[in-house]
Amino acid sequence: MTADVPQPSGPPAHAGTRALRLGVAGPVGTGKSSVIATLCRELADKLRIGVITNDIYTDEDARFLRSAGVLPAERIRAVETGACPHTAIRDDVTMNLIAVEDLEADFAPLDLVLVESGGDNLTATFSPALVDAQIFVLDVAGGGDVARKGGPGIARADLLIVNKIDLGPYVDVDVDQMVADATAARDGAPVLALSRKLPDTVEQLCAWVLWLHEQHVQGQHIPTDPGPMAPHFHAGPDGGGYVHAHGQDGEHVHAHGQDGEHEHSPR
Ligand SMILES: Nc1nc2c(ncn2[C@@H]2O[C@H](COP(=O)(O)OP(=O)(O)OP(=O)(O)O)[C@@H](O)[C@H]2O)c(=O)[nH]1
Repeated sequence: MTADVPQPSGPPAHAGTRALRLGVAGPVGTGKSSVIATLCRELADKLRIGVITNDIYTDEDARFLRSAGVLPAERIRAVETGACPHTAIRDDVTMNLIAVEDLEADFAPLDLVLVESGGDNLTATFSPALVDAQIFVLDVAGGGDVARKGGPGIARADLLIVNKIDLGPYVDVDVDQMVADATAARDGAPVLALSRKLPDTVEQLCAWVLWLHEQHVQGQHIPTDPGPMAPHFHAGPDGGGYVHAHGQDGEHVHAHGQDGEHEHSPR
C-alpha cells in the first residue's frame, strides 16, 4: 500500500503577503536597466517598488538607476556576484534572496521587487526560488533572427520583450517579423514590442506588470520555471576551462578536460 502524499494545491503560501518578485534577464545591453527605470518611473504612484541589481564586479547598474532618480536611492541595492551572472540567479540564489528579503524588511511593505540579472547569454533564467515571475529582454539591435533561436527565457519567460523597436529601421530589422517569430517560439505566451520612446508600448508594459501584481495579490499567479540554461563553457584563469550544465532541479555538472566529470547536488 502506498501512503497518500499530500500534493501542493491552491495559491502559494506567501500569496499577497509579500512583494511580487519579478526578475528581468537578457543579454548584455538589451535594455534591462532601462526597462526597470521605466517601470519605477511610471508606476511610482501605484506600487511601492524596490530594486536589486546584479553585476559581476561593480554596482554600476544600481548607480545608473540611482542617478536616474526614479526611486529613493536606498531602495536600490546592488549584489556583486563575483562570478558568472547566471550562477547567482539560478544555481545558488542565496546572495540575491538575502538582498531581496533585507530590502523587503527594511522598507515594508513593498508591492514589487524588481531583480535585474547581470547581462548574460541567451539562455540565462532565474530560479523560481528567487523570483515569482520573469521578463526576458531582447532588442532589435541584437539582430532580427535572435527571437527564432529560442532557449528557455525566450520560449518560456512570463513576458518576452522585444526592446528598442524605434531602432528597427536603422539596423534593418523588420520588427513585425521579429515579434511574429518570437510569438511563434512561445506557444501563445505574451510578447511585447517596446521602446521607451513610444508611450503606448510603455503603457502596455505597465499594464502587464499591474495585471501580474494583481494576480499575485489574489494568489492566482503560480510561478513556473522556464527551465535550466543550456550547457556552456567557462573559461579558467589559466586559459583552460570547463563545460557547465544545469539540471532541472538545480543540480549541475562540470566536465573538466583532463579530470572527467563531477556533479553538484542542489543545496
Ligand atoms: N533607442 C533606444 N535605446 C534604448 C532603449 N532602451 C534602452 N536603450 C539604450 O540601450 C543601451 C543599453 O541599455 P541598458 O538599460 O543599460 O541595458 P542593460 O541590458 O541593462 O545593460 P547591461 O546591464 O550592461 O547588460 C543604453 O544606451 C540605453 O540608453 C530604447 O527603447 N530605445
